[in-house]
Amino acid sequence: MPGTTPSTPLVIAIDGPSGSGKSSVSKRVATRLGLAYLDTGAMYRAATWWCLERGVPLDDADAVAAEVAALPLVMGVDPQAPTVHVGGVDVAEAIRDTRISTAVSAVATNLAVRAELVRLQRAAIAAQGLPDSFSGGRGVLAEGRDITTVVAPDADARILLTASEDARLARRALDVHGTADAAAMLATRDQVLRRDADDSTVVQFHVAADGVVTVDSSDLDLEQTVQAVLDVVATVTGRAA
Ligand SMILES: Nc1ncnc2c1ncn2[C@@H]1O[C@H](COP(=O)(O)OP(=O)(O)OP(=O)(O)O)[C@@H](O)[C@H]1O
Ligand SMILES: Nc1ccn([C@H]2C[C@H](O)[C@@H](COP(=O)(O)O)O2)c(=O)n1
Repeated sequence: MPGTTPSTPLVIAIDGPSGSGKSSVSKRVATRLGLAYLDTGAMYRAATWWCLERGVPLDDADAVAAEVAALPLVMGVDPQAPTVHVGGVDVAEAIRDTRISTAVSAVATNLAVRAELVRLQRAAIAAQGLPDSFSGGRGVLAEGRDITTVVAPDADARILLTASEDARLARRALDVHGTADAAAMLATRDQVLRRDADDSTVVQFHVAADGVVTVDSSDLDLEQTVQAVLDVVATVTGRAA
């Protein structure tokens, strides 16, 4: 944690495709800077879990939007122990299940759902500027697909974290199957490439928007990527870990 509390809260926005390393890198960067951590992908996953739990067909856009408008979601923003509760149920593990990964794009491409979750995300980001927040007013790092462009286009640092298709497939295959051989990478294509293709129909996260700095992690290990992101933050904000 940094020794002193800066006078103005810092907002860092990180976007990128599936498997680029957003969550792993963001948690470490937020920890090093003493910031809260908002995993917006987890919010779309939690909304999907809730709709499935309530028996709402995901292709019924109006019914899904109505459920999400009343989503009883509580996000814990400690980067070292982030939590996700829906209706008092701890869903942190359940939302990582392949069942949710397969279904989540149907919810994330619902424009009424996006409007509601963007509203919640902006409120969560604003709250971390308050002295009695998790971060003690130091600020927040939010990661997802549209943070640099839609949710927080005025963030102090905006970063697009990318990696080659092969690197992303291999990383996810290792996570899910414990190996990155050809069969495992093939089995992972739906969770990574099909999902990105579906999500890309409503939000752009493959090319950096104006003012957004690209960090390509294809040839970097996790710690090198964390350092590269911290370097960008220090360069554009003057705040160092
Ligand atoms: N630079 C890196 N080098 C090697 N492995 C990495 C690197 N960055 C992340 N990883 C690993 O890749 C896997 C996927 O990373 P992570 O879940 O953070 O990606 P993500 O962008 O948040 O994906 P998604 O959007 O699908 O949730 C993790 O196991 C992580 O440890
Ligand atoms: N800001 C965001 C964050 C996430 N999504 C969508 C895209 C993904 O399919 C899904 C889950 O995200 P993940 O946990 O894999 O990062 O949510 C989005 O559309 N906008």
